[in-house]
Amino acid sequence: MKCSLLGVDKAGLIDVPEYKRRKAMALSPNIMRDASDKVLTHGQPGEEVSLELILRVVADVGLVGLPNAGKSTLLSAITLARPDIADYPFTTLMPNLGRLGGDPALGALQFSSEATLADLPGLIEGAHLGKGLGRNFLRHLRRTRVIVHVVDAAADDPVHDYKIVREELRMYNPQYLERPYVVVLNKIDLPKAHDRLSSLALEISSIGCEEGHDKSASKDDLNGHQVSSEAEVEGGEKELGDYPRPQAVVAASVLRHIGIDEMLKEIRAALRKCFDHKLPEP
Ligand SMILES: Nc1nc2c(ncn2[C@@H]2O[C@H](COP(=O)(O)OP(=O)(O)OP(=O)(O)O)[C@@H](O)[C@H]2O)c(=O)[nH]1
Ligand SMILES: [Mg+2]
Repeated sequence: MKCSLLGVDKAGLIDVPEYKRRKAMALSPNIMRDASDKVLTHGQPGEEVSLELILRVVADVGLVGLPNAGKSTLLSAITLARPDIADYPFTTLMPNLGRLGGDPALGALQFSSEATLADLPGLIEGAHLGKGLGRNFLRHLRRTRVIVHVVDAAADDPVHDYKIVREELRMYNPQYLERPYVVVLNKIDLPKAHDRLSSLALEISSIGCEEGHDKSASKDDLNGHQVSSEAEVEGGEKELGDYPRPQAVVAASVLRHIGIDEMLKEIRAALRKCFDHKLPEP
């Protein structure tokens, strides 16, 4: 049997010997069939595109708070994550993720109560306008179900600090304030925090309205899947007091491992509450 090698010409068309080319049959402008029944296709010019990919972490729980409140310490206290921790603001520059083990009290079902936590960089007043590390990482809260506010209870004015963070969330995306949340009053090992704990807890737990009073939050909003990007730039008309109160306010020292069990109990309760809502299709 006679056999010849076929090359590829510059146009990308397989180089069919002249005697065969005459018999080549055009099936369409780009496709032809040669005498030996091979289908030849004209190459097309390639395309070039520039893509900007935006990372958005997917976590069940988002940890928020002012710089130095102890968010990363909290993550390292309850998960195997080992984020950088230091006594200066903006130690965390990118979100850290950690996996919270399931509730051992559930026995064989404990794995169904596992959750992923995201420790976000510290927020400061004006973050939604780009101050501090800006608003970029606030998008990571989009897919969270529960928000945990970490407040330094030994700071000069913890209630003011707490309101600043709530306000920043509201200005970025008011839907974030509709989600169940737990406030952790951290650093209670310090005398300054310990002495004012009850009044602080009382004051923070009374900021907000009874759940169910708000008509604008849909179930989809709670799960964070249907929030429009427009919502992220609208501040909304409501004030902090018009959004739901915290699910719980717990005192802890995440550094000294004080109050961890109670804190976990409340975070898990808030997560369970979300799972009661039907998830939208992905
Ligand atoms: N006394 C005391 N110090 C704590 C506690 N939790 C955290 N700290 C300290 O507070 C400082 C800040 O802790 P981080 O966990 O880095 O705080 P952060 O909120 O992640 O800070 P940013 O990443 O800057 O937003 C560190 O020096 C911690 O050791 C606590 O329960 N008690
Ligand atoms: Mg940190």
